[in-house]
Amino acid sequence: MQIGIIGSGAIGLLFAHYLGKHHEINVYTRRESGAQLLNERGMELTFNTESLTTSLKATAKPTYGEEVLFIAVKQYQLKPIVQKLKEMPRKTIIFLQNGIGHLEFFSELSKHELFVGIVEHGALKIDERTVCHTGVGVTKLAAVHGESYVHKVFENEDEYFLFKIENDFHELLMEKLIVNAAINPLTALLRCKNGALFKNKDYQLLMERIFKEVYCLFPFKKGEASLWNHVNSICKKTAENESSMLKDIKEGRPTEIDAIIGSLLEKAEKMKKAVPYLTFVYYAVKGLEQEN
Ligand SMILES: NC(=O)C1=CN([C@@H]2O[C@H](COP(=O)(O)OP(=O)(O)OC[C@H]3O[C@@H](n4cnc5c(N)ncnc54)[C@H](OP(=O)(O)O)[C@@H]3O)[C@@H](O)[C@H]2O)C=CC1
Ligand SMILES: CC(C)(CO)C(=O)C(=O)O
Repeated sequence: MQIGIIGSGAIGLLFAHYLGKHHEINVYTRRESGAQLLNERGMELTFNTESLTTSLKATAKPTYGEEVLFIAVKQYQLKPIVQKLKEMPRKTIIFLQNGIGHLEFFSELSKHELFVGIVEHGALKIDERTVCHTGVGVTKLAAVHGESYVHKVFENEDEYFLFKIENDFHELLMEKLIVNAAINPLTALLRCKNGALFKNKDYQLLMERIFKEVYCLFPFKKGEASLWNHVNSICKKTAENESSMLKDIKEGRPTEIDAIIGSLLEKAEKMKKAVPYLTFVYYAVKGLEQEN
Protein backbone atom coordinates (compact mmCIF):
# COMPACT_ATOMS: atom_id res chain seq x y z
CA MET A 1 0.00 0.00 0.00
CA GLN A 2 1.11 3.59 -0.50
CA ILE A 3 2.09 5.34 2.72
CA GLY A 4 3.09 8.96 3.13
CA ILE A 5 5.42 9.98 5.97
CA ILE A 6 5.48 13.69 6.73
CA GLY A 7 8.83 14.66 8.25
CA SER A 8 12.25 13.14 7.63
CA GLY A 9 13.60 13.46 11.15
CA ALA A 10 14.55 10.61 13.49
CA ILE A 11 11.05 9.12 13.66
CA GLY A 12 10.11 9.77 10.02
CA LEU A 13 13.23 7.99 8.74
CA LEU A 14 12.82 5.12 11.21
CA PHE A 15 9.25 4.54 9.99
CA ALA A 16 10.31 4.93 6.35
CA HIS A 17 12.91 2.17 6.73
CA TYR A 18 10.71 -0.44 8.42
CA LEU A 19 7.43 0.30 6.63
CA GLY A 20 9.38 0.52 3.36
CA LYS A 21 10.07 -3.23 3.56
CA HIS A 22 6.46 -4.00 2.60
CA HIS A 23 4.93 -0.74 1.42
CA GLU A 24 5.58 2.01 -1.09
CA ILE A 25 6.82 4.99 0.89
CA ASN A 26 6.77 8.66 0.00
CA VAL A 27 8.59 10.91 2.47
CA TYR A 28 7.59 14.58 2.71
CA THR A 29 10.51 16.81 3.67
CA ARG A 30 10.53 20.50 4.53
CA ARG A 31 13.35 21.42 2.16
CA GLU A 32 13.78 20.57 -1.51
CA SER A 33 17.47 19.71 -0.89
CA GLY A 34 16.43 17.07 1.66
CA ALA A 35 14.04 15.44 -0.82
CA GLN A 36 16.67 15.49 -3.55
CA LEU A 37 19.24 13.79 -1.31
CA LEU A 38 16.79 11.03 -0.31
CA ASN A 39 15.70 10.45 -3.92
CA GLU A 40 19.28 10.24 -5.14
CA ARG A 41 20.97 8.28 -2.34
CA GLY A 42 18.11 6.71 -0.37
CA MET A 43 18.13 6.61 3.43
CA GLU A 44 20.40 4.73 5.79
CA LEU A 45 19.48 3.02 9.06
CA THR A 46 22.14 1.93 11.51
CA PHE A 47 21.19 -0.77 13.98
CA ASN A 48 23.66 -2.56 16.26
CA THR A 49 26.66 -2.93 13.95
CA GLU A 50 24.69 -3.01 10.69
CA SER A 51 24.07 -0.21 8.24
CA LEU A 52 21.18 -0.70 5.81
CA THR A 53 20.31 1.45 2.81
CA THR A 54 16.69 1.79 1.62
CA SER A 55 15.66 3.55 -1.56
CA LEU A 56 12.53 5.67 -1.32
CA LYS A 57 10.64 8.50 -2.94
CA ALA A 58 10.71 11.94 -1.35
CA THR A 59 9.25 15.33 -2.13
CA ALA A 60 9.08 18.78 -0.53
CA LYS A 61 5.67 19.44 -2.16
CA PRO A 62 2.90 18.81 0.37
CA THR A 63 0.61 16.87 -1.99
CA TYR A 64 -0.26 14.21 0.62
CA GLY A 65 -1.89 11.93 -1.97
CA GLU A 66 -1.49 8.60 -0.10
CA GLU A 67 -4.42 6.93 1.65
CA VAL A 68 -2.40 6.51 4.87
CA LEU A 69 -0.25 9.30 6.30
CA PHE A 70 2.06 9.18 9.31
CA ILE A 71 2.82 12.64 10.73
CA ALA A 72 6.33 12.65 12.19
CA VAL A 73 7.05 16.33 12.79
CA LYS A 74 7.38 18.11 16.15
CA GLN A 75 4.21 19.46 17.84
CA TYR A 76 5.03 23.07 16.99
CA GLN A 77 5.38 22.16 13.29
CA LEU A 78 1.89 20.70 12.89
CA LYS A 79 -0.22 23.76 12.00
CA PRO A 80 0.55 24.17 8.26
CA ILE A 81 0.19 20.42 7.75
CA VAL A 82 -3.22 20.38 9.45
CA GLN A 83 -4.37 23.38 7.35
CA LYS A 84 -3.54 21.43 4.21
CA LEU A 85 -5.09 18.15 5.39
CA LYS A 86 -8.36 19.89 6.21
CA GLU A 87 -8.91 20.44 2.48
CA MET A 88 -8.01 16.91 1.39
CA PRO A 89 -10.38 13.99 0.75
CA ARG A 90 -10.85 11.45 3.54
CA LYS A 91 -7.72 9.50 4.55
CA THR A 92 -6.16 7.71 7.50
CA ILE A 93 -3.90 10.01 9.48
CA ILE A 94 -1.65 8.84 12.29
CA PHE A 95 -0.12 11.41 14.66
CA LEU A 96 3.12 10.32 16.35
CA GLN A 97 3.84 13.32 18.58
CA ASN A 98 4.76 13.40 22.25
CA GLY A 99 2.55 15.67 24.36
CA ILE A 100 -1.11 16.54 23.83
CA GLY A 101 -0.91 19.75 21.76
CA HIS A 102 -2.28 17.92 18.69
CA LEU A 103 -5.62 17.13 20.41
CA GLU A 104 -6.80 20.65 19.57
CA PHE A 105 -6.62 19.88 15.82
CA PHE A 106 -8.79 16.77 15.88
CA SER A 107 -12.15 18.55 15.52
CA GLU A 108 -10.89 20.30 12.35
CA LEU A 109 -9.91 16.94 10.87
CA SER A 110 -13.07 15.06 11.76
CA LYS A 111 -13.75 13.86 8.20
CA HIS A 112 -10.53 11.78 8.32
CA GLU A 113 -9.84 8.57 10.17
CA LEU A 114 -7.55 9.67 12.99
CA PHE A 115 -5.13 7.68 15.11
CA VAL A 116 -2.58 8.59 17.71
CA GLY A 117 0.66 6.67 18.08
CA ILE A 118 3.12 6.45 20.91
CA VAL A 119 6.59 5.53 19.73
CA GLU A 120 8.60 3.60 22.29
CA HIS A 121 11.63 3.12 20.05
CA GLY A 122 14.77 5.15 20.48
CA ALA A 123 15.81 6.94 17.30
CA LEU A 124 18.62 9.37 16.72
CA LYS A 125 19.03 11.32 13.50
CA ILE A 126 22.67 11.30 12.42
CA ASP A 127 22.41 13.39 9.24
CA GLU A 128 19.82 14.33 6.60
CA ARG A 129 19.51 10.73 5.36
CA THR A 130 20.72 8.61 8.29
CA VAL A 131 18.98 7.46 11.46
CA CYS A 132 20.29 5.22 14.23
CA HIS A 133 17.75 2.80 15.78
CA THR A 134 19.08 3.17 19.32
CA GLY A 135 16.43 1.17 21.17
CA VAL A 136 13.84 -1.39 20.07
CA GLY A 137 10.39 -0.83 21.53
CA VAL A 138 6.88 -0.95 20.09
CA THR A 139 4.57 1.62 18.55
CA LYS A 140 1.23 1.72 20.36
CA LEU A 141 -1.67 2.97 18.26
CA ALA A 142 -5.20 3.92 19.25
CA ALA A 143 -8.08 5.15 17.13
CA VAL A 144 -9.56 8.57 17.76
CA HIS A 145 -12.17 7.62 15.16
CA GLY A 146 -12.07 5.09 12.30
CA GLU A 147 -10.04 1.94 11.74
CA SER A 148 -10.40 0.74 8.15
CA TYR A 149 -6.90 1.07 6.70
CA VAL A 150 -4.64 0.97 9.68
CA HIS A 151 -4.49 -2.81 10.05
CA LYS A 152 -3.12 -3.14 6.52
CA VAL A 153 -0.08 -1.16 7.63
CA PHE A 154 0.94 -4.02 9.91
CA GLU A 155 0.86 -6.79 7.32
CA ASN A 156 4.27 -8.52 7.45
CA GLU A 157 5.43 -6.32 10.30
CA ASP A 158 9.08 -6.58 11.31
CA GLU A 159 10.21 -8.25 14.56
CA TYR A 160 12.16 -5.10 15.46
CA PHE A 161 9.27 -2.81 14.61
CA LEU A 162 6.06 -4.11 16.15
CA PHE A 163 2.73 -2.33 16.49
CA LYS A 164 0.24 -2.76 19.30
CA ILE A 165 -3.36 -1.58 19.14
CA GLU A 166 -4.76 0.02 22.29
CA ASN A 167 -8.42 0.85 22.94
CA ASP A 168 -8.36 4.16 24.72
CA PHE A 169 -6.45 6.89 22.85
CA HIS A 170 -6.86 9.36 25.70
CA GLU A 171 -5.37 7.01 28.28
CA LEU A 172 -2.53 6.16 25.85
CA LEU A 173 -1.60 9.82 25.40
CA MET A 174 -1.93 10.60 29.10
CA GLU A 175 0.40 7.76 30.10
CA LYS A 176 3.05 9.03 27.68
CA LEU A 177 2.41 12.60 28.82
CA ILE A 178 3.11 11.82 32.47
CA VAL A 179 6.35 10.06 31.45
CA ASN A 180 7.50 12.99 29.29
CA ALA A 181 6.43 15.55 31.90
CA ALA A 182 8.40 13.76 34.62
CA ILE A 183 11.54 13.07 32.57
CA ASN A 184 12.03 15.61 29.78
CA PRO A 185 12.16 19.05 31.45
CA LEU A 186 14.29 17.86 34.39
CA THR A 187 16.84 16.18 32.14
CA ALA A 188 17.00 19.34 29.98
CA LEU A 189 17.50 21.57 33.03
CA LEU A 190 19.90 19.29 34.87
CA ARG A 191 21.71 18.31 31.64
CA CYS A 192 21.61 14.67 32.65
CA LYS A 193 20.79 11.35 31.01
CA ASN A 194 17.40 9.80 31.84
CA GLY A 195 18.99 7.27 34.21
CA ALA A 196 20.24 9.99 36.58
CA LEU A 197 16.63 10.70 37.59
CA PHE A 198 16.39 7.40 39.45
CA LYS A 199 20.05 7.02 40.45
CA ASN A 200 20.35 10.43 42.11
CA LYS A 201 18.09 10.60 45.20
CA ASP A 202 17.59 14.38 44.99
CA TYR A 203 16.72 14.28 41.29
CA GLN A 204 14.34 11.39 42.06
CA LEU A 205 12.56 13.55 44.64
CA LEU A 206 12.09 16.35 42.09
CA MET A 207 10.77 13.88 39.53
CA GLU A 208 8.30 12.50 42.07
CA ARG A 209 6.99 15.99 42.94
CA ILE A 210 6.37 16.66 39.23
CA PHE A 211 4.76 13.25 38.78
CA LYS A 212 2.37 13.87 41.69
CA GLU A 213 1.29 17.25 40.33
CA VAL A 214 0.46 15.69 36.94
CA TYR A 215 -1.29 12.72 38.55
CA CYS A 216 -3.69 15.08 40.36
CA LEU A 217 -4.79 16.74 37.10
CA PHE A 218 -6.36 13.75 35.31
CA PRO A 219 -8.44 10.71 36.24
CA PHE A 220 -5.84 8.09 35.21
CA LYS A 221 -7.12 4.51 35.00
CA LYS A 222 -3.88 3.17 36.53
CA GLY A 223 -3.30 3.70 40.21
CA GLU A 224 -0.66 6.17 41.40
CA ALA A 225 1.85 3.52 42.54
CA SER A 226 1.60 1.58 39.30
CA LEU A 227 2.08 4.70 37.14
CA TRP A 228 5.01 5.83 39.27
CA ASN A 229 6.61 2.40 38.71
CA HIS A 230 5.96 2.83 34.99
CA VAL A 231 7.73 6.23 34.93
CA ASN A 232 10.71 4.76 36.78
CA SER A 233 10.85 1.73 34.52
CA ILE A 234 11.03 4.01 31.43
CA CYS A 235 13.83 5.94 33.14
CA LYS A 236 15.70 2.70 33.70
CA LYS A 237 15.06 1.32 30.20
CA THR A 238 16.27 4.56 28.64
CA ALA A 239 18.95 5.21 31.29
CA GLU A 240 21.68 5.89 28.72
CA ASN A 241 19.46 8.14 26.53
CA GLU A 242 19.37 11.88 26.44
CA SER A 243 15.72 12.93 26.36
CA SER A 244 14.42 14.67 23.25
CA MET A 245 14.12 17.92 25.25
CA LEU A 246 17.75 17.80 26.36
CA LYS A 247 18.79 17.16 22.74
CA ASP A 248 16.68 20.08 21.52
CA ILE A 249 18.22 22.43 24.09
CA LYS A 250 21.76 21.27 23.31
CA GLU A 251 21.17 21.74 19.59
CA GLY A 252 19.59 25.19 19.99
CA ARG A 253 16.15 24.08 18.70
CA PRO A 254 12.74 24.90 20.17
CA THR A 255 11.48 22.21 22.56
CA GLU A 256 8.05 20.59 22.93
CA ILE A 257 7.61 22.18 26.39
CA ASP A 258 4.32 23.89 25.41
CA ALA A 259 2.72 20.64 24.23
CA ILE A 260 3.94 18.75 27.30
CA ILE A 261 4.03 21.13 30.31
CA GLY A 262 2.18 24.15 28.83
CA SER A 263 -0.95 22.08 28.28
CA LEU A 264 -0.75 20.81 31.88
CA LEU A 265 -0.49 24.38 33.21
CA GLU A 266 -3.65 25.31 31.26
CA LYS A 267 -5.47 22.35 32.76
CA ALA A 268 -4.25 23.24 36.29
CA GLU A 269 -5.41 26.82 35.81
CA LYS A 270 -8.90 25.67 34.77
CA MET A 271 -9.02 23.40 37.84
CA LYS A 272 -7.61 26.19 40.05
CA LYS A 273 -4.84 23.86 41.26
CA ALA A 274 -1.42 25.14 42.28
CA VAL A 275 1.35 23.26 40.45
CA PRO A 276 4.60 24.94 41.57
CA TYR A 277 7.01 22.31 40.23
CA LEU A 278 5.36 22.25 36.79
CA THR A 279 5.32 26.06 36.73
CA PHE A 280 9.02 26.17 37.61
CA VAL A 281 10.15 23.68 34.96
CA TYR A 282 7.95 25.33 32.31
CA TYR A 283 9.48 28.81 32.74
CA ALA A 284 12.99 27.44 33.29
CA VAL A 285 12.89 25.56 29.96
CA LYS A 286 11.26 28.55 28.18
CA GLY A 287 14.11 30.67 29.56
CA LEU A 288 16.72 28.21 28.31
CA GLU A 289 15.12 28.30 24.83
CA GLN A 290 15.61 32.09 24.81
CA GLU A 291 19.27 31.73 25.75
CA ASN A 292 19.83 29.47 22.73
N1 LIG B 1 13.19 10.78 18.41
C1 LIG B 1 12.60 9.91 19.22
O1 LIG B 1 13.25 8.94 19.70
C2 LIG B 1 11.13 10.05 19.58
C3 LIG B 1 10.34 11.11 19.08
N2 LIG B 1 8.99 11.17 19.38
C4 LIG B 1 8.12 12.24 18.88
O2 LIG B 1 8.03 12.17 17.45
C5 LIG B 1 7.90 13.49 16.91
C6 LIG B 1 9.01 13.69 15.86
O3 LIG B 1 10.26 13.62 16.54
P1 LIG B 1 11.67 13.55 15.82
O4 LIG B 1 11.60 12.71 14.60
O5 LIG B 1 12.66 13.21 16.86
O6 LIG B 1 11.83 15.09 15.36
P2 LIG B 1 12.84 15.71 14.31
O7 LIG B 1 12.97 17.16 14.63
O8 LIG B 1 14.06 14.87 14.21
O9 LIG B 1 12.06 15.54 12.93
C7 LIG B 1 11.01 16.32 12.48
C8 LIG B 1 11.23 16.52 10.99
O10 LIG B 1 10.06 17.05 10.38
C9 LIG B 1 10.46 18.06 9.46
N3 LIG B 1 9.32 18.93 9.18
C10 LIG B 1 8.85 19.95 9.91
N4 LIG B 1 7.76 20.50 9.32
C11 LIG B 1 7.56 19.81 8.16
C12 LIG B 1 6.62 19.90 7.11
N5 LIG B 1 5.66 20.83 7.09
N6 LIG B 1 6.72 19.02 6.08
C13 LIG B 1 7.69 18.09 6.05
N7 LIG B 1 8.62 17.96 7.03
C14 LIG B 1 8.55 18.80 8.07
C15 LIG B 1 11.61 18.75 10.17
O11 LIG B 1 12.34 19.52 9.28
P3 LIG B 1 13.35 20.65 9.89
O12 LIG B 1 14.55 19.86 10.35
O13 LIG B 1 13.61 21.50 8.71
O14 LIG B 1 12.63 21.34 11.00
C16 LIG B 1 12.37 17.52 10.70
O15 LIG B 1 13.20 16.97 9.69
C17 LIG B 1 8.02 14.48 18.09
O16 LIG B 1 6.74 14.90 18.50
C18 LIG B 1 8.69 13.64 19.18
O17 LIG B 1 8.30 14.07 20.45
C19 LIG B 1 8.43 10.20 20.15
C20 LIG B 1 9.17 9.17 20.66
C21 LIG B 1 10.56 9.00 20.42
C1 LIG C 1 10.61 8.32 26.91
C2 LIG C 1 11.60 9.45 26.62
C3 LIG C 1 11.79 10.28 27.85
C4 LIG C 1 12.87 8.73 26.25
O1 LIG C 1 13.98 9.56 26.18
C5 LIG C 1 11.07 10.29 25.49
O2 LIG C 1 10.01 10.02 24.94
C6 LIG C 1 11.74 11.53 25.04
O3 LIG C 1 12.93 11.70 25.25
O4 LIG C 1 11.02 12.37 24.45
